Amino acid sequence: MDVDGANVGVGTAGPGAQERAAGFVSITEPGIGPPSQKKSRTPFMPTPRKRPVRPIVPVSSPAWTKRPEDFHMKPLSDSTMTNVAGRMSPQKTPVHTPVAGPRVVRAAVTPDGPHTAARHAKAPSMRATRPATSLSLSRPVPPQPATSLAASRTDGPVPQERPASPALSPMPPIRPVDMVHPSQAMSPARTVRAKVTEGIIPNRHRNHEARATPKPRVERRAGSPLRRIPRPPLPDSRIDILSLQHQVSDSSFVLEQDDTQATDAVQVHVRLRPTHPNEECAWVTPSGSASLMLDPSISETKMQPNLGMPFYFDHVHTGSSNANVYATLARPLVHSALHGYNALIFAYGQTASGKTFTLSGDDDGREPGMIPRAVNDLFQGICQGSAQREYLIRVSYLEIWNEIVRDLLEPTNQPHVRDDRRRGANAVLVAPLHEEVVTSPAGVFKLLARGEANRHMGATDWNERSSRSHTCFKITIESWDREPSAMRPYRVSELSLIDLAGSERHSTHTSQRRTEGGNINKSLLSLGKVIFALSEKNVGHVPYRDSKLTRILQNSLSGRARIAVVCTLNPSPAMVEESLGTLNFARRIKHVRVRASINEFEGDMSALDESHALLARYREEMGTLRAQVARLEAHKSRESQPLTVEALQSRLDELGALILPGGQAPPESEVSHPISPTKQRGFTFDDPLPVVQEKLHAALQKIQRLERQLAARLSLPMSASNEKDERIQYLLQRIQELETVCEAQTVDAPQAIREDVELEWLERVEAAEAATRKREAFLAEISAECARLRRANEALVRLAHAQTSSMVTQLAERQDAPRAPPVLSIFAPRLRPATVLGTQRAQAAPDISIDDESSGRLSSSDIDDLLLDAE
Ligand SMILES: Nc1ncnc2c1ncn2[C@@H]1O[C@H](COP(=O)(O)OP(=O)(O)OP(=O)(O)O)[C@@H](O)[C@H]1O
Repeated sequence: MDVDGANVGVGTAGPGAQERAAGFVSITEPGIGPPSQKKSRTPFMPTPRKRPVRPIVPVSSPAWTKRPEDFHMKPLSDSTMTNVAGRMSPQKTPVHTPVAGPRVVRAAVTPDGPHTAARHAKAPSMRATRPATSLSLSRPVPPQPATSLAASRTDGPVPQERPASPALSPMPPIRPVDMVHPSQAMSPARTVRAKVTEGIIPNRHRNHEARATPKPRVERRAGSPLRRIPRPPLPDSRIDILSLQHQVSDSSFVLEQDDTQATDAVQVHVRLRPTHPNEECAWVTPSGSASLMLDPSISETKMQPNLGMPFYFDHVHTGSSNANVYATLARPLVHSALHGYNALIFAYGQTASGKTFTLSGDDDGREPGMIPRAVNDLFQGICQGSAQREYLIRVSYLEIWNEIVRDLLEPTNQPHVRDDRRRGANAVLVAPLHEEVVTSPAGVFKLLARGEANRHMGATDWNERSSRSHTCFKITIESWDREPSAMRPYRVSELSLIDLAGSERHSTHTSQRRTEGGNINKSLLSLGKVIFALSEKNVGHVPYRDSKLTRILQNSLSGRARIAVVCTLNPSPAMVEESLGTLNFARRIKHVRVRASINEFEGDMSALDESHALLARYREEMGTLRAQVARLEAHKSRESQPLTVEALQSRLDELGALILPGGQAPPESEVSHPISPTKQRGFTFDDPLPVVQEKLHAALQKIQRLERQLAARLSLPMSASNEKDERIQYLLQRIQELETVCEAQTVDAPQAIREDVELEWLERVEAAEAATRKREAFLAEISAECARLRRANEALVRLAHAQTSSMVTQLAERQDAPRAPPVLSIFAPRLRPATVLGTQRAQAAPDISIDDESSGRLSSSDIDDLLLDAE
């Protein structure tokens, strides 16, 4: 599109009329080389228009540049976009009269951004599109052209690095927030003028309208004359739980029965961030995947000895796949954690070198990092583990920002680091810290997302989303035998995953960023000192107390945890100094000695503080609750009981749900597909090639052995084989026949069978009822007789007592006392000696009993008489 008299043409390769109509964005081709840095900073002052032009539609995409040497498009960062928008000063921009017809965006951009367009415009031969700064003049219309731009961005050439920043400038996602909206960019006066011109409001109302139109919010940056268009905040968290779950659910974790393979030596891997198109790489990997060295062309220019020598580590990664890094570095530590060892995994490196990418993954969840993979494997491990064990998993998430420890799951907490003498000499404790019990990977991802939303991130010169704090995501695993016994071993282990903030050389950003950068550098320096002290042959004083970071790492670095470190490098030649610093750190930490052991306690839980034996405490509480429920149910008459039982039962269920039984498949919702047989046999495609080859070799050997065994087996003679087949045939036929008979019986005769059975059972029931009745009558008779006898017995005892006492009285009064009356003499042999005092001379009465008149025992009628007498 020509802009008459505007003198802002900046390129010669603008799109033709057809492209314009289709709404393509023109990428300008500078006719001269890139302007100097100084000149490029000159604010762009568009020349006033001379005659109306068509309105211009805003673009909902980042700005694009095109280098003379490669003609690639490159997205600018959000901050650049903001600057671009900020340069659209209303005072300097003419108003365009709207004209009907297709609205086309013309984003004219030069290698240094749109503001250099003015400089290029001075070349009279170059006339092309209006620079992007004029976008603010357009009326808001649906941004159709942006669609084609977005499409061209994904299909087109890979974006390149921003020349202004030596670090990687990641491609900002296409978001509607990048759209330059006129109402945001124009002053009220200009907005009103535009409306008057367009006939939306009459001229006489313009003053009133101007007062009513709100002013755009303008944010001024220190030292910058540019205005900034406010943009909606970034989404709370960059974790998309669903896609993350989907990506990591295809885990190929196979739990080893023991942990003998794992080593105590610190595992150090180096990861070189892949270069972008047209970005140079300062490093080469000369032999295999365990070493890297500075490119000879670069090392020669440096005046330092030994710079051309290779660095050797446990592994050097160069690609973008997190799966490989995870499988070789972190997975063994997840194993260790499941077997009761403390484990520490952390990423160290300068800013924008890929630490967060390695630990958390990329923004769109296509490359999940170590944390989500470890979480998934942990739960897989529990499912594959022994059915004898039960587990309790809890997580915490904290950050150290400006030397302040913050609880990311409960930001109102104010945690402090303090010594924990109960757990040993170098043990530290962070409290109060929110810990949450989790039962599934999805639960952990939700907590991660919650923590991410509270985390300090910010844009710096080097990284769009730079971690401004060190974060520590800790998973605590408690387990013991499910069967209660006095000496069941109790294991508590911690898996800590730490994303350190990156070291920064300098920052041109706000004072807050500078303070953050200073604190980050300081704490990384103390970490370096601690590692240096620990790597010395004779470990002396270790300055753990120099920073919060080293204090928090004290537990693990003092030798009680298995450690794996991934040191990330920025491949840029401009960052060689920082990369060398990182490699020196990597070399140093390799010499740190670790003596990790399984954290196991037997029987006596007092060695563990309360926060460390949650599983035991929960089980204890469940035992108490069960006893209470049983007691309440035994006393059903209480009125409040149903409610109480319900409350206790719900607490019981709640606690029970938190404890994970080992060796059980995860709930349906958690599994997207069953584990493939290859995975079950230990073949994982995440494994590095040598490991897969080794496993394959072992499997081939096993196959050969089995084949040999098969060949050596005695084969049956032909006749025997025939006989066997015939026998099988016969049996199959028989089975079939029997099945047919059974089917016929169940189908044809159900009614008859039912009647017979009913009749038979009716008779049996009647007989049983009659017997019961008879027994009940007999029982009633017996109990009536018993009652009668009891009464008679009581009467007799009373009578005997009365007679005895009268006899004793008479004896005391007279020597010739009369003999005992007949009743007493009858019962005398049955009375206790005290009762028959003075009756020794009486004739011994014969043994009497009920219904035995011949034997002289007391008959039924005697008893009745006796009872009458007594009454
Ligand atoms: N191996 C890799 N493959 C592809 N892209 C990568 C890789 N490593 C890093 N990146 C990209 O580089 C950019 C910076 O990475 P990241 O944010 O992880 O750096 P960082 O070291 O955590 O930085 P900071 O310390 O500032 O937080 C991101 O956009 C990320 O997607």
